[in-house]
Amino acid sequence: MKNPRPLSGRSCERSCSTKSWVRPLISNESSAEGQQHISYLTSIDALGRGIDIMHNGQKVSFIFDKVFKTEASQAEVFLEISELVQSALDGHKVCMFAYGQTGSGKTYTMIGKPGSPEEKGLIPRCIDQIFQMKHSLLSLGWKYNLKVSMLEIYKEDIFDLLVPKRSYSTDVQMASPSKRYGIKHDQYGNIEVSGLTIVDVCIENEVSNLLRLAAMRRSTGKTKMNQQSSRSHFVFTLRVSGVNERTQQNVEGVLNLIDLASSARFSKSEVTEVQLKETQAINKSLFHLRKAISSLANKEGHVPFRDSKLTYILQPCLCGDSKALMFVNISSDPTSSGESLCSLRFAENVNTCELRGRRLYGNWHGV
Ligand SMILES: Nc1ncnc2c1ncn2[C@@H]1O[C@H](COP(=O)(O)OP(=O)(O)OP(=O)(O)O)[C@@H](O)[C@H]1O
Repeated sequence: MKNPRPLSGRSCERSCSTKSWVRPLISNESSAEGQQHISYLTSIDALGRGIDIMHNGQKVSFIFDKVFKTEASQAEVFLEISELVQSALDGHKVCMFAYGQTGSGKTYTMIGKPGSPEEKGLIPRCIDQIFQMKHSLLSLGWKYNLKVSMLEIYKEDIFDLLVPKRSYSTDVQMASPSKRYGIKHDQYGNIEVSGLTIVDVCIENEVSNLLRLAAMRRSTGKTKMNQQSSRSHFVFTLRVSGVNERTQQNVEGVLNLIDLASSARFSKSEVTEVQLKETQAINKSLFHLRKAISSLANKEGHVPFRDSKLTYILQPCLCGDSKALMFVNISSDPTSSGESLCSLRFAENVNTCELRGRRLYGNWHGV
């Protein structure tokens, strides 16, 4: 019997949400006195959810499900999303992704700071929680099988991050395209990337080691705002199959955790040909993401999921009884106010989305 339902009785009710995290100033940034461009709403109904941003002398207000200030810790942020992790064990398709300009903290949110346990990001914390729940649900008769895959979408090509890279280009560290990967939707509405490595995992350490390898293999480059900028969309997928022989139930859940690449504005003279093509490809795929979200928000009959690999991969998580969370990351550096405003406007659009008649709450980590 295929019967996706809450096992714990406390699964997140919302199907989509938006959260925001403001990253603190870092090394070479400085906030001149009087240049504070971000403030937080303090009215009772917007407390902890509202943010004001000042751009070109105009103040614009936004309200999300949650706004994390600069001093928020990774543990605090994780606490807000842990119910969604439970939803994957309950048999839902869950997707969380980080959106924002370059250097705004997307990778910090999803992966965290290597070597600093307190700054572990959402992906390692999700893994810890899944394994803890797997052990505790054993006493109720549930046995879980977990499978992991990790891919990146770089210039509209899919790369398997669980196979060794073959070469380096001169400008950008990237996995070599050894083969073409096609995307198919299976009979259960899941995504299947043909030929992609899928690994059975039994203990947390196996996943952590794979995650470390994948992070090393991911395409990175240098932008004006980030010495080690991710130049690809990173998709971590955990497939969860649970069987309860006592109650004759089974569940199939999926947890997709995505660190999006960010667009960066370059003038042609500042960048190499490779960087220019890369940025154009990122901008294009983020444009398709915004277009798909906008179609959902406007309740259009046709949502153009097939227009890019990213939206096609995300389709199952943006339909039906799936749950999606968007983190919008913004920087507290006043020189980023224009980019931050664009990101917040997109997040606001996500907040108006409905999935098949249900409200889509975008949980995006970042304002
Ligand atoms: N909340 C935070 N607290 C402390 N440091 C942070 C925070 N968010 C980001 N940082 C730091 O800011 C820098 C840029 O962050 P990160 O690489 O995560 O940005 P990004 O949005 O992924 O950028 P890109 O899109 O260019 O890859 C890193 O040094 C990171 O450690």
